[in-house]
Amino acid sequence: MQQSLAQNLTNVTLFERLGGAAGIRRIVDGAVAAHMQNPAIKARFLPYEDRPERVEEIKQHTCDFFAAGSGGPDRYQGRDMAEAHRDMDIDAAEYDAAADDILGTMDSLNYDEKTREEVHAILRSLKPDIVHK
Ligand code: HEM
Repeated sequence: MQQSLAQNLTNVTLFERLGGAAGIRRIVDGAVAAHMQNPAIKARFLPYEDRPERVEEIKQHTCDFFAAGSGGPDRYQGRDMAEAHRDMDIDAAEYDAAADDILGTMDSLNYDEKTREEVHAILRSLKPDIVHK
């Protein structure tokens, strides 16, 4: 049975609306570049500047994480978010700065409001695992 256009649009996964693996990669590249410039968190990321192979691995894990969490085919093989961030003592202001970088990157790449809000909701759901209590 043929679906209406409205039904088709509702059925499009977040992964597809992010532009698939290539779209997610653009967001991750833009967000990491923004983190490197963001006074609130750049000290966390600058030590990785001389470790391009580790940066690539973290970016790949982050791409897979978002793909797996948005309906894409990829499997995430990095550590879970609590384990990856546990020893960093990240506070709420740093978390907000990182989330702003991701959403700001999506804004500059012209993602629509609904897609950005869905990513924001996913980020909010991860906050308790990332912020040190
Ligand atoms: C906003 C939500 C966040 C998400 C979705 C996220 C996601 C990730 C992922 C998927 C990894 C890779 C883990 C692995 O390779 O095993 C990672 C690593 C990392 N994250 Fe986050 N992160 C977030 C927030 C933050 C914040 C707020 C900071 C610091 C201000 C931060 C700093 C780091 C650092 C430094 C690493 C590398 C750790 C290492 O080398 O072992 N992250 N993050």
